[in-house]
Formats: sequence, C-alpha cells, structure tokens
Amino acid sequence: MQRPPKKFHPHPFAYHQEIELRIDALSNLGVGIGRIDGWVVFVPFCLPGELVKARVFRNDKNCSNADLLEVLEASPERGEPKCPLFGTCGGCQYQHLSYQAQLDWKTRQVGELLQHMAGIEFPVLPCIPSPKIWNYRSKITPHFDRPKDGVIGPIGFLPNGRRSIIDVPQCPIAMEEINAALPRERESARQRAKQFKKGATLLLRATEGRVETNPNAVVTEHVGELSFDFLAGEFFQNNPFILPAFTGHAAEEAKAGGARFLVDAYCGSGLFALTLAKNFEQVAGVEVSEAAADWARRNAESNGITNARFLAASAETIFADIEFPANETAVLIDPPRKGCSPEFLEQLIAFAPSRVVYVSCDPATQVRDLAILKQGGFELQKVQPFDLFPHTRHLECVMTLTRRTTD
Ligand SMILES: C[S@@+](CC[C@H](N)C(=O)[O-])C[C@H]1O[C@@H](n2cnc3c(N)ncnc32)[C@H](O)[C@@H]1O
Repeated sequence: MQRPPKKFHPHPFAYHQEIELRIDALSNLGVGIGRIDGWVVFVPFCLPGELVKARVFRNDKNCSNADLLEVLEASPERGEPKCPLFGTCGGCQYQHLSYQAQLDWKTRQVGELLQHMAGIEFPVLPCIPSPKIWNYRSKITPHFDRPKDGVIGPIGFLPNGRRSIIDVPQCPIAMEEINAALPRERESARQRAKQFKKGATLLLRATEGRVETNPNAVVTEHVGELSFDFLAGEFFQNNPFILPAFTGHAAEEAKAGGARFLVDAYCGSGLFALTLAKNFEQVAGVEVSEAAADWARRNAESNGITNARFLAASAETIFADIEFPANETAVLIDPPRKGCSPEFLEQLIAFAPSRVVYVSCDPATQVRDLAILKQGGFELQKVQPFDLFPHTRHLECVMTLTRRTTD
C-alpha cells in the first residue's frame, strides 16, 4: 500500500481503506455525502441513492474524504458524461447527472442554504434551465505551468482538489468556435514556449461567431436588442444564451412595485442598468472598475440610452450621491462571489429603497447578506435560481426583497 502523507490522521479509517457506503445527498460543492455509523464521508462524482465503493484519502475532525472506486448500485438519474475528462478535470461536477436532476439539485441547494444559514423556510422557484446546455460558455482561460527545458507541459484546468494542471484539448461546455480555435492556440503557445519564464493563462473569448485571444481587444456581445462592448479579458456573463431570460426576470422584479428609479450597484459594463433602463425614468450605476464604468457609459451612448449615468466608485458611495426618492427606487445588486461589504449593506438599509433585487453567483454569501437585510427591515418575496452553468455546481440566484411597512 502507498504510504500515507505525513499529516494523515488515521481515525476513523486507515489510509486508502476501501469502504462501501450509500450516498444521501450532494454538498453545495457538488460532492456526494454518505455516512458510516453516523460519520460523514464525502465522495465526488456519485449521486444520491447510489451505493458506492470508495477509498479514503483524508480524515478530518468530523468527516472523511474518499475517492470513488466503483458505483455498485447506480441512480436512475445517472447518465453517460460527454467529456472523457469528466471526473479528472475540476471544471464540471454534474455531467453524470440528467439535466432535470441538475436543476432540481440546484433549486434544493438554495432552499437548504436559506434554511440552514438563515433559518428561513421559503419556497424556492424551480431553477430556470439554460436554453443551451452544451457549448454555451463564451470564455475559457486554460493555464499552463512554467515550461521545463523549453517545453510546455499540460495546457488546461486544475483537476478536482489537486494541484497540477491537466491537459484539456477540448471542452464540451465551451462554444463550438472556441473548441475549433483551441488546437491552434495550444500549438501556438507551445511554439512560443521559450518566451515564457513563468506559467501563463490563455484567453479564448467567443463573441459574434469569432474567437478573440487578446485580453485588451474590444469585443461585442448582444443581449436582446442591445449590444455591449467590453474588453475580451474583462468580466461579462459567459452564458449569452440565457441572458435575455435572466435580465428579463430582473426587470420584472425591479419594476413590479412601480418604482420609477433604479440603482444598479456593482454594475460592470452596464448589463442590468442598460437592459432595465427602458422600465425606469432614471438609472444610476456604480462600479469600482474605472474601465468597466467607462464601458457602461459608452454602451449607454452606443445604444441610444439617455436616462442612465454611471459612477466609478465603491458601491456604498452611491448612497451619498443619490437624489432618487427611496420609496420610488429599486436597487439591483450583483456583487462578486464574496457578496456585499458590511458598509454597503449598512448604507442600503439606511437608504431604505422600496425594493431590492439581489443577483448572486454564490447563494451562500447571498443568504448571509439576506439575513442582515431582513434584520434591517426587508422581507423576502421571491427566490429564482438560473442555471447559467450547466454541468457544473455553479448557479446564479435572484432574490427579490421589499421594504417592510411599519404600520
Ligand atoms: C459579478 S460582477 C457583475 C457585473 C454586472 N452586473 C454584469 O452582470 O455584467 C461584479 C462586479 O462588481 C464590481 N465590484 C467589485 N467590488 C466592487 C465594489 N466594492 N464596488 C463596486 N463594484 C464592485 C466588479 O468589478 C464587477 O464588475
């Protein structure tokens, strides 16, 4: 048997002990959870209901981690993964699960987070599917490590829980044009191996049917009747197929209470501010990246939108500047994964808008912030997950809150 790593803690299982267990649930990292005599064991790539054989590689304080060896009794939801690297590559967690079951798990995951983290029992609406479930990603960024003796090793992504990059020649969730360009880009990097003193990251961004590899090139994405220019290396939602439904839902939720004004905090290059602008008299966006705020202004102009202005600043500063009456204002927030800062939440509560539409790619930090907003006088009205990332554990979740009336 292979020798355990120095830090291996031998209880309750020996290093590489083979165990059989029934999987009960999936964690929010998409990993199967089972129990042996009440002790929790995490096993990736298996599904609820399955009986599996697994090999323990780590015991933590109150759980163990094991690699999947064999599925002894398969779930009826189990399907054939499309990618030969599924199980090795860290990009996808759910290719072996039917698409409907993926949606069901994502819906359930949000409900459980609400219950466990904030003590809120709330009916989460079924996760909205992506219109395209393969070849939907418009951006990938394969990496490679420092070339050795002038030769580049694997070019791809980090495998699950391990440190060395695995070679990814094709990626079935990336757009067709990205897969068509990938062999050429990988070969071109290999030809230039001597130029790289360190590891590097390649960029492949597909818009308008072509692939851009220069992060500073201007690219254009179309959402409904609007077009958005931005730099290829910058943030833009990377599943364009679902964006009309996603922004349409945000629009419905923001205008539902009859608000006349909209604040879009963390607005990037203006996706929500500009797609929602026709529903409001005036819109104000705030974005910390000077460059992104500038693109938002230019996108307003190129789309003929005259009722939106953008501030390049940290999100909380918008409240000092805003002249909209709070009871006629909806605030849309779409922060990075880490969620909102305490300063922002404090200012938002003090401003007390009539509605908040909170969009997030990490429902855990969203639920954490929701608990603060609830204490600050807001009531949860609707929870709608969207599957921007089929076959992965990721999702976007839109929560609508209204201000509690005092009478
Ligand atoms: C998840 S992205 C959303 C962007 C935009 N809503 C979209 O969908 O394209 C989050 C954005 O928040 C910006 N950001 C991060 N921290 C910020 C802060 N403290 N204040 C304002 N914007 C911030 C980032 O630069 C990024 O553009």
